[in-house]
Amino acid sequence: MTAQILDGKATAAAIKSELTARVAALKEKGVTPGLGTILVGEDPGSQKYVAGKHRDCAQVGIASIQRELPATATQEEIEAVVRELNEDPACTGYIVQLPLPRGIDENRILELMDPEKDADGLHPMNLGRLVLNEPAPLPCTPNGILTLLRRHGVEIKGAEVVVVGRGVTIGRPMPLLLTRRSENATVTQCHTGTRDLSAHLKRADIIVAAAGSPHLVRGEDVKPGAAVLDVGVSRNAEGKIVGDVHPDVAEVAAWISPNPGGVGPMTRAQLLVNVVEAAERSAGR
Ligand SMILES: Nc1nc2c(c(=O)[nH]1)N[C@@H](CN(C=O)c1ccc(C(=O)N[C@@H](CCC(=O)O)C(=O)O)cc1)CN2
Repeated sequence: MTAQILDGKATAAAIKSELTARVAALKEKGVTPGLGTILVGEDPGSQKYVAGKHRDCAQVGIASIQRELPATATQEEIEAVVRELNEDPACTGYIVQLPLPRGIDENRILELMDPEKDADGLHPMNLGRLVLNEPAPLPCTPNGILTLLRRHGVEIKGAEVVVVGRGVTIGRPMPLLLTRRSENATVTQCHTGTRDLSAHLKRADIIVAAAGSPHLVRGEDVKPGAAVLDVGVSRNAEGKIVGDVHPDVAEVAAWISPNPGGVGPMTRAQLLVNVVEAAERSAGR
């Protein structure tokens, strides 16, 4: 079997074209959605992701507000920019690009954000709303993964899903989304403390590999016919992305997300969805 591709690039392009019409409708009502980004430091990966987010905004008609601080910025300096975007009426939603430099209290920064402007769905209030099954902006990568699966017709209901990783942006929220009644998946969360990862992976209908460990998931660990999402981003000596999924998985799985070109573009597309939804809510108020 050679796996079919979960094409994030094409799916994100379709979502962006749908959003373009929604943004135009908002503008007719006098509302221009605006995405703010706060980037601290000079990490090339983060710079690239933020630049991509603003390119996407330009494509769909969302205004861009960019704030950049040096790696030496203090907690207080970053918090001042958060307060500024909380107050800026042109900014309907914003994100703080993660990770923040060592020594900065990331949770405190996230808590300081206006939860109504939290375009990443990572504010504790919004994560709490997700736990309580209340409407909230959804974390972009987990929601992007669900959208990618749905739009390719991969059955989520009743599926055994293994999530590898427990980070704030993907691993922690992913099971919360998958176990909602609308998804009804059964989830096992694995991490560096899991005793026999291979045994869990072999039972999975869907694998979300978000450990940041190059080629952690191998063909021999995967059930034939499974869907495998590669979320890991490590870099080799030439700076090329190496995912968490070994290429030989494509011989066993029914579906595989390429990396790059899979989950990354979907993360960016879901961010735009959150910004547009926030603007639509404010237009309705
Ligand atoms: N505030 C946040 N910070 C971070 C998040 C997040 O969701 N919110 N997730 C990641 C990084 N990320 C978004 O910010 C992100 C990662 C990857 C891509 C992407 O489009 N990747 C391309 C490849 C790009 C390359 O060549 O390097 C792809 O997969 O095709 C977009 C966004 C951590 N921080």
